[in-house]
Amino acid sequence: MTKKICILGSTGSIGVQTIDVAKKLGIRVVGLSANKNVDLLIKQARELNPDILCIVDEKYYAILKENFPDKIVVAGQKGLISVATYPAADLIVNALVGVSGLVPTVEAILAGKRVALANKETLVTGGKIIKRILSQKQAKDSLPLLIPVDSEHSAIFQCLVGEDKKNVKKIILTASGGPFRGKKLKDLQSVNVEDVLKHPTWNMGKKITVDSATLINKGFEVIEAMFFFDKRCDDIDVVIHPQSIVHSMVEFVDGAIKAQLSYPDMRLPIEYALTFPERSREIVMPLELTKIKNLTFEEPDFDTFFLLKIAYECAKKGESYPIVLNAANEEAVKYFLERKIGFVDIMNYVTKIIERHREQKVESIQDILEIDAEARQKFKNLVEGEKN
Ligand SMILES: NC(=O)C1=CN([C@@H]2O[C@H](COP(=O)(O)OP(=O)(O)OC[C@H]3O[C@@H](n4cnc5c(N)ncnc54)[C@H](OP(=O)(O)O)[C@@H]3O)[C@@H](O)[C@H]2O)C=CC1
Ligand SMILES: CC(=O)[C@@H](O)[C@H](O)COP(=O)(O)O
Ligand SMILES: [Mn+2]
Repeated sequence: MTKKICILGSTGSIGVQTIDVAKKLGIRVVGLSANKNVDLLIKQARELNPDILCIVDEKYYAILKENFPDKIVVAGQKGLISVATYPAADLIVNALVGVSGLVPTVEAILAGKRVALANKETLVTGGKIIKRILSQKQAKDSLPLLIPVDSEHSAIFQCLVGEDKKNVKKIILTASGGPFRGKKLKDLQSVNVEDVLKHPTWNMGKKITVDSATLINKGFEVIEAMFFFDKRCDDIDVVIHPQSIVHSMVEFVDGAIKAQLSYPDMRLPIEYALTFPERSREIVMPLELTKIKNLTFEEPDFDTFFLLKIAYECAKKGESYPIVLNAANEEAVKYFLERKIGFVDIMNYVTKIIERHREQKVESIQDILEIDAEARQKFKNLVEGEKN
């Protein structure tokens, strides 16, 4: 079992829950990182006594070092990589948000670390390259180097234990449907930030909560599943399951379907990733089946939540398309949370950027970062241009 971990993004929703799980399991946290939230990072470090601390925003370096003069204190992108590759760690939990998670995942794998991956944007943008790197890198214990934390992918990963990959016919990803399930585009014109951040079943960071509301989160998860489980997007279905109890399913060639069920609580997939291939005896929250009256499933509304359709198209086209989709969406969500554009604008602007995009081949991480930067600039030009 994992004994020592570093947590990238320890001050976020997944980061904080990972600390909870690590404490419960008696796992030592040797490294922590935050972007700007130096107060919470200091509090976490006082409690956990890690060896290495990183604050990405360099203006907080001095205050962090002042509080921990005897620790390794680092800052910036280079500092983040030092935590991702910290020699004493057995496993790196990547709980960063956005494409900022890509390079740390790559560097951790190259350094021979196992990565518990919550940061889905790593595979959305870098799936092809990560797959190539993984094929050249083998763990000493021959277990996978990349373990999913995203609840759906953890569910699928658990369903696949002991199964032969060639017997998998289809992956069925469940989606809550978000706060606007059942609504039509005309109902969404006037929704505000507060409405969007009211997720019906999960309590998560702001960016992924907005993504759940547009359903692009599920589109990203289709791409994430393609790389985690070596499937084409045509073999990955999405089904709306408003209760968020069935976290995803695998259909086999004989027609059998396996599923993983639990309450919507990320501490279970985090715990599984930290203990894999074992299971902890610490129960996160036992599921009381007789109290759950209904488990329902319905088709997604691709017309209203059309970014899900666009995401499937980008998944199929591959190469630069998923990178541009992610970059445009990250910018759109930022603008939305700053109240500069509306909710439906997120969907319309991202669609426009994708419609105008022409494929670029992706051969390296550098290519990804350049395509990402270019797409963000195009997004800004589009929005600012329309405003003026
Ligand atoms: N939350 C959830 O339940 C789930 C999340 N995920 C995925 O997990 C990842 C993390 O999500 P979540 O925990 O909700 O996100 P949060 O926004 O809550 O946390 C993000 C963390 O990353 C840090 N961070 C933000 N931007 C940067 C940057 N540019 N460079 C370095 N560090 C940065 C933040 O630091 P600071 O606090 O200082 O800003 C924070 O520690 C996402 O990819 C999400 O899609 C997947 C399934 C469920
Ligand atoms: C908890 C988790 O894994 C999220 O990705 C979740 O799936 C979001 O909910 P939606 O199903 O609404 O996208
Ligand atoms: Mn998920």
